[in-house]
Amino acid sequence: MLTAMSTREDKGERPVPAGLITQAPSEQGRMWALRVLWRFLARHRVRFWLAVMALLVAAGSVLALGQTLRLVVDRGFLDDDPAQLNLLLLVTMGVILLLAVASALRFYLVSWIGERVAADLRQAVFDHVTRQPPSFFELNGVGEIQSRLTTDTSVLQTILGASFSIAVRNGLLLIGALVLLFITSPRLTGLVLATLPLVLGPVVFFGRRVRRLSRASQDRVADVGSFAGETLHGIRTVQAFCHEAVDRQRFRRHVDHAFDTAVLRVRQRAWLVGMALILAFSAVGLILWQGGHDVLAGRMTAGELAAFVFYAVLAAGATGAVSEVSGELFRAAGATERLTELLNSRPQIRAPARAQKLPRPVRGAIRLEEVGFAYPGRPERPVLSGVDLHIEPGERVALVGPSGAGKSTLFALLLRFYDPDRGRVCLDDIDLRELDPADVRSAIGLVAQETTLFTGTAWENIRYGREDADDEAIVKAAEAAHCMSFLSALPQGLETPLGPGGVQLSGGQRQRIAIARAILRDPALLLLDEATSNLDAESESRIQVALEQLMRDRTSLVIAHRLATVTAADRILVMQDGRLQAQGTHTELLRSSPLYAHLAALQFPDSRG
Ligand SMILES: Nc1ncnc2c1ncn2[C@@H]1O[C@H](COP(=O)(O)OP(=O)(O)OP(=O)(O)O)[C@@H](O)[C@H]1O
Repeated sequence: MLTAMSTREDKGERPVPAGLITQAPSEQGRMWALRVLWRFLARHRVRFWLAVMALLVAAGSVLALGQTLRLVVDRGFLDDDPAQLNLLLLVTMGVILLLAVASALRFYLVSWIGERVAADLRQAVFDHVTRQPPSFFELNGVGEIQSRLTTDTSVLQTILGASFSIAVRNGLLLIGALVLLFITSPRLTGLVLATLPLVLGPVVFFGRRVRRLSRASQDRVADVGSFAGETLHGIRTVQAFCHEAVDRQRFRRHVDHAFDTAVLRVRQRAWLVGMALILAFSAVGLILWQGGHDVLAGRMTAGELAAFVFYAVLAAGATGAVSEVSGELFRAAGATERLTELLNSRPQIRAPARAQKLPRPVRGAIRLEEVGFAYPGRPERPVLSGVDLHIEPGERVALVGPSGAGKSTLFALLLRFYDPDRGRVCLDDIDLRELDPADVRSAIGLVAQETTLFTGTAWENIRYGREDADDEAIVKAAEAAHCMSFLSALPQGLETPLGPGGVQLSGGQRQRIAIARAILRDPALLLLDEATSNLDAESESRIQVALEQLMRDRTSLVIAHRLATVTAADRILVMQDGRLQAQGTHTELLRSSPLYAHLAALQFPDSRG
């Protein structure tokens, strides 16, 4: 569940940024969790009810065994009737056969539902989180989200596929056994019922504790996963700084913390199981003692006592089993709660109810009016303030400024990864907030400084720019981005797998793939963050040619690190501390803006004059 800002503010605590999923269980969260779980179960209604039927038949046949036992004792043994005995034993065998078939069917159906619901949940959570804006991942941590997606769904998978069925089966047996106990001997049953609160009390008490600790335990396991993920992801940095020992130590602390929390949970569960068993079997002992006296006094038959003991043991066993798995069920509740928190988080950036459509073809006119923005993670620190900007369709604009000036942030706002806190960002005179983010992004081509490639072939990675592109268009884009020189040298050309994250390519090659993607996309607006370090002189000049081609006939906004880009731009914007300091051409700015002259001298040493 998302925590509303106001509730925390009322208590005078630091406000929780919108988009942050909670780390603590709540009553409301539990209700949501159950509702969501039911929604997923209801999708497989037919199998669910079949499983319930199989469960009923299986439980019914176990209960029927008690009756056949009574008849075997009273009619077969005590009446001394071999024919009856044969018949009754045959009936018993029939009941056992029914029990076996129904149990097998129940096992299959329940396990199927467990696996399916876990798979559906995984898919739903993944679908949902991919709709979240970047701020969601910054606030919650990718590791945490990943852990919920994998670990918590696995917990649910095992529990729904096993423990849940154990609980329901034994619950049914318990009810059935109690009813039959009552029919067999109301007096003795009164005694059983009197002892029941004694058994259920501790179960509820320890169950609550187990649930709370289960949730804490899962959170700690998520921390372990998150830390490991981050360390392994940055393994080169870790090893280059000889940081392994420190990280191992930190990992151990996370693991130990998770272990300690798990032990607390296990301890409570041990109490839960022990108490339930002692209490349940003491009750059976009490009944045997009382029942034995009843048979001796002629108040009940031996068959009835046999059946009664059978049901009493069944009831005690069922109570034990329910209490044993109830801890597991509470774990499932914890896991579902963590998953529903993800599923219920509303994306901060989404299409309005009645989104406008960008008129096609998109012209690529950009307008920023008095834009102010701070990142959700650091709301107190403005990153852009009072930015006013008009860019004409087809204009080529270079963006320069010291590190941290807000250049990439401007790109993030244009891509509508975030909404501005003040002012408006418009594309073709429509406020981005009135558009579907997907509509906006489909008109934009992004070439980021750090290229992200995905596991797959060069072919697949270029197609990423436009999934419906045909083969010819892909080859053309690869040629235009000067990728063919290195791609054709690979063993299988474009079909060569590039390794996870495209590790088998150099930084410059990766960037050319990114340019090919953007060429293939053929966007109305190009956002280009020039790489500074990835290129040697030759690839730089090749890329320059590729970029020239890419920027033709479209609005382009380039975070410039190269003199060639700056001089070729129609206009240069100089940014500092989140403000637009100056704008003009290279020569104009060298004269008018001391900041630009300073930057130019540092970044483009050959630019003087
Ligand atoms: N996700 C974030 N959360 C909080 N603050 C951020 C985030 N991303 C960037 N910032 C802050 O916003 C400011 C502007 O960052 P931005 O990346 O836009 O700068 P930049 O001009 O592109 O710098 P560079 O040239 O070094 O890439 C920086 O001070 C940075 O610390």
